[in-house]
Formats: sequence, C-alpha cells, structure tokens
Amino acid sequence: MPSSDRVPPEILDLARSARRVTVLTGAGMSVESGVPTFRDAQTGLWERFDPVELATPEAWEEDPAQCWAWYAWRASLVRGTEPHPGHLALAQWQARPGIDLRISTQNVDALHERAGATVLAHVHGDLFALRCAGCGAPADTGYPPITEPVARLDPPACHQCGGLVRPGVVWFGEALPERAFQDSVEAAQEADLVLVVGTSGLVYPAASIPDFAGARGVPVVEINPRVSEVSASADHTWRATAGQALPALVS
Ligand SMILES: CC(C)NC(=O)[C@H](Cc1c[nH]c2ccccc12)NC(=O)[C@H](CCCC/N=C(/NCCC(=O)O)S[C@H]1O[C@H](COP(=O)(O)OP(=O)(O)OC[C@H]2O[C@@H](n3cnc4c(N)ncnc43)[C@H](O)[C@@H]2O)[C@@H](O)[C@H]1O)NC(=O)OCc1ccccc1
Ligand SMILES: [Zn+2]
Repeated sequence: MPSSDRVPPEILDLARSARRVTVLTGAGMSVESGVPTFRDAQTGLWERFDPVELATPEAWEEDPAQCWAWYAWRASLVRGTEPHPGHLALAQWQARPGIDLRISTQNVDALHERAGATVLAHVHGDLFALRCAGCGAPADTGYPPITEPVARLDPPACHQCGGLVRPGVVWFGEALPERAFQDSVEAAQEADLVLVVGTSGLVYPAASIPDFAGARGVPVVEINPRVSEVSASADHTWRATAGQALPALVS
C-alpha cells in the first residue's frame, strides 16, 4: 500500500489542508494505463505519427479516411485500458466530504470518468464524443474495432446531412471549447491548491492555466517524473509518476 511517508512533507501539508483542489492532467496521467503520451521519447505518439498529418482541420479536409483510421485505432487502444490507482485516488479524494476537487484534463480518453470521477473540463475534447463535421450534429456511430493501425478507413455518414462524422477532439488550430477553458481558469484561480499532473506544458492555451493560479498566489504543485515547461513556475515539483504519487497523497 503506497504510504504518505514518501510524500514530500510540504506537499502533504498543502494537500491535507486544501478544501478546494484543482487538478490539471495531461497525457502522462494515462501512461500507466497503457495510453501513450504524445511527446515522450520512443513511446510518444508524435514519435510515430505526424500531428500535422493527423490532428489538424487541414489534415481532415485533405484526407478524412486517414484521420478517421488513426482515431479509430486510438479509440480501440483506449477501450483496451483501465484506469490506474492514480485515477482511482483522484476519484476517492473528490468523493471526500468537504472537498471540492475539480479536474481539468487535456486527455481525450475518459479514464477519469471510468475511475468514477467527475471531470469539470475536457479542454481538448473527447475521443468518444463524435459529431458531424458538416452540421455539427452529435453522432452515435462509434468507431469500428481495429487492433492495428490501418492506413485509411472511411468515416461514417451523418444521419442528418450525410456529412462526415469526426472525432470530438480539438485539433491544432481549432479553438478550445469556450466553457471548458474558462471553467478551468476559474477553477485554478479559486483553488487552495493546484496539482499539475503529467503534462509537458507545451500546448497552448491549456499550458497557461497554471499561470492563472500562480498569479492569484495559489500554490502550484507539479507531479511529473521529468522536468517540463511547468516546472519553472511550479511552487513544488514531485518527480514521481501519477500512479505512484496520487495514491500516496490521498491515503
Ligand atoms: C504544440 C504547440 C506549440 N502548439 C500549440 O500549442 C497550438 C498553437 C498555439 C496556440 N497558441 C500558442 C502559443 C504559443 C505556441 C503555440 C501556440 N495550440 C493550438 O493549436 C490550440 C489547440 C491545441 C489542442 C490540440 N489537441 C490536442 N489533443 C487533441 C487531439 C488528439 O488528441 O489527437 S493536444 C495533445 O497534446 C497535448 C499536450 O501534451 P501533454 O498532455 O502535455 O503530453 P506530452 O506527451 O507532451 O507530455 C507528457 C508529459 O507526461 C510526463 N509523464 C510521462 N509519464 C508519466 C507518468 N507515469 N506520470 C506522470 N507524468 C508522466 C512526461 O514527462 C511529459 O512531461 C495533449 O494533452 C493532447 O491533448 N488551438 C488554438 O490555439 O486555436 C487558436 C484559435 C483560437 C480561436 C479560434 C480559432 C483558433
Ligand atoms: Zn451532419
């Protein structure tokens, strides 16, 4: 059982005394569940696939079948994973009486929800929230189950207008869901403690959210086994994984 004695004492004090906690998570939060990050050496998705080719509106216009195939593969990969003790620890902490814990995630994998947590904001959208690229109507077609990446797969057609159904994620060059970003900034500003878990802090405007907390004097704690763009502005950094740190922090 991970014990709190491995938690840096100044971080344990902050966590114990906080009533309003805002947690910002990135791809590192889901690594221990088997979902690859984007930028980690060798294992990162962007090491193997070109984001410009696959995660932009232009790529979709250019070749929707290539994009759809890639997202269908990622959806199958994510469906084959389970939340890990870090996800469960956040859900447990959120359920504690007197605790107002808000989660804002850049992840599109729904693992926080599958761990029983309520997510305030999916700032980069949700892989499983499909919609028509034409009329915007929600689509319940789902993804075909595929195990290996395939080059191309035709997206399903929209029931309303016959347009192509696309993943509900935010592509590079697309605006973030308005409410999601604003709610995340407010949650960061109004917190007693902000935890930043498993993000490189390279993608904007999501990467600016911790700064809104810092500007209000809210303590920012980074949990990441490696140095990131967040490290310099964090008040405390804990070089640990999400799966190790969060259960110890919550126990
Ligand atoms: C790359 C970067 C330079 N580019 C951007 O930021 C761009 C452009 C830009 C805008 N403003 C800027 C300012 C400066 C520079 C550039 C920009 N931003 C945009 O395009 C945004 C939209 C960005 C959203 C892109 N979509 C994603 N995902 C969904 C899709 C999909 O999933 O396919 S971003 C994608 O990368 C994000 C960031 O990555 P991280 O989560 O941080 O993951 P990463 O792999 O980088 O790092 C993992 C970390 O985990 C750590 N780790 C590893 N293992 C563990 C472990 N076990 N435990 C804990 N931590 C761990 C590692 O050490 C590491 O630090 C992910 O969250 C993921 O969502 N849109 C927009 O600006 O629109 C404008 C606009 C405004 C109005 C109207 C019209 C347009
Ligand atoms: Zn449509």
